Amino acid sequence: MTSTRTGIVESLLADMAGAPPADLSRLLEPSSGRVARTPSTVQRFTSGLGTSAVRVPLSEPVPPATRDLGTHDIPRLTGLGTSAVQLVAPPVEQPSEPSPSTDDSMPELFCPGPVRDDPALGEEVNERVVEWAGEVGIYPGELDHLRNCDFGRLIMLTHPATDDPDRLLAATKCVVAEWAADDYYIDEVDLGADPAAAASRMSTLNAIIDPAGLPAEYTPQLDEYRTGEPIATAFRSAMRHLAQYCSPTQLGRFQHQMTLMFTAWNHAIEWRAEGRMPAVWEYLVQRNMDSYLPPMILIDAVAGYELPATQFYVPPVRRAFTMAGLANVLLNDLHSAGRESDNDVNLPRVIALENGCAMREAIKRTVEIHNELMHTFVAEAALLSATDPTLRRFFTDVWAWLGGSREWHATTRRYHTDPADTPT
Ligand SMILES: CC(C)=CCC/C(C)=C(\C)COP(=O)(O)OP(=O)(O)O
Repeated sequence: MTSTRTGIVESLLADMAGAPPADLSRLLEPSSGRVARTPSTVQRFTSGLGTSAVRVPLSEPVPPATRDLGTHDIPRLTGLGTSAVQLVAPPVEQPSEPSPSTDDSMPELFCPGPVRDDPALGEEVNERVVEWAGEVGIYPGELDHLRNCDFGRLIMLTHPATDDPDRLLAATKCVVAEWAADDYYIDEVDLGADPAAAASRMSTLNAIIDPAGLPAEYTPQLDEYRTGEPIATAFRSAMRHLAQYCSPTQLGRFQHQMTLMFTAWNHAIEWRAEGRMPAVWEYLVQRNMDSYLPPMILIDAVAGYELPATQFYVPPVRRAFTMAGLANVLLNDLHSAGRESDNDVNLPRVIALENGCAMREAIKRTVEIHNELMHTFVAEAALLSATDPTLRRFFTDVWAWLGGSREWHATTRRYHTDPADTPT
């Protein structure tokens, strides 16, 4: 790691000058129930710096030259005019943009800032989650470090739809349990992470997150594991709290997403075991499942409503949501590129190896990839939002989550060890 690299990454996240608005609903048409025929609000929004990649999808016939994602129909969406809706990817070619290879400037991050920043609320949730961590026994001897990570602030920033500290706490407990699994099973050898034990640890933990019903003779052993392994105890406790605010379907989604994340963690462990770096596309496939979706999947539950499964699982909705989760975890990768060693696997590092380029160039390409995903998310979310008010609310809340996460990444002491390094 070099201080130059850290400086590039920190200013990328902190520089909000060209950031798009934090409130997605400001960018969308008034809820007419129809997809805009003219590229009005989204186009205004997309006229800022670095936004020329966005093409506003129309409900009119798709020109043959336009790259087509398969023109997904949106079955089961019941909003007005949905039968005409097709999703069209932004064209790949950007004739008006300088080619990436000839322009040395660093693009700005296409990501909003937070909708709400209430430090007192964040601190209250953070203090309560640190107390809870002590009770369930995670981060033993590391509670000050946990406090400094400020996960309560992350959840306060990412869920502006509620200021109920208990709802925020339920989501914070989940994210802290996830990070504990990541730190203690995967990343931190000093804390006991062991590649040889990781797969069995994750699948056993999964039996707590999505409770396994074992034959009677073996149930006590599973119970013993649940009460004796602090991370398992933490998940059990967190999910009981979460269940107060979730429908069974919302809880089921969370369980599914956790299993996907564990699958992806096994994928990454294989790279370490084999000492190989993946190709860029393989890395992105893995990160697609190891994305920010486990915390993001609670967005509607924390806010107090439910995007019904008949909408949540419609492929274009899942696609847009998943793309947002992938884009946002690349912010985490940018931090990793700034602070982790050159042996760690993150997108800039994978790009640098595959393209044979310097780290600065690889960071730039990572920003471009992040921005492309975000532009596509906005274009597709705009279209989908026009079909249904609940989808519109959901995507507005997703956009707010992305902005809150950016702010947390730019300021948390998890990634800025000395407060003096934290950008103000
Ligand atoms: C742990 C968690 C909240 C999962 C969702 C997103 C995710 C997989 C991470 C943020 C973990 O990525 P990484 O291991 O690179 O995170 P750290 O840099 O160690 O915080």
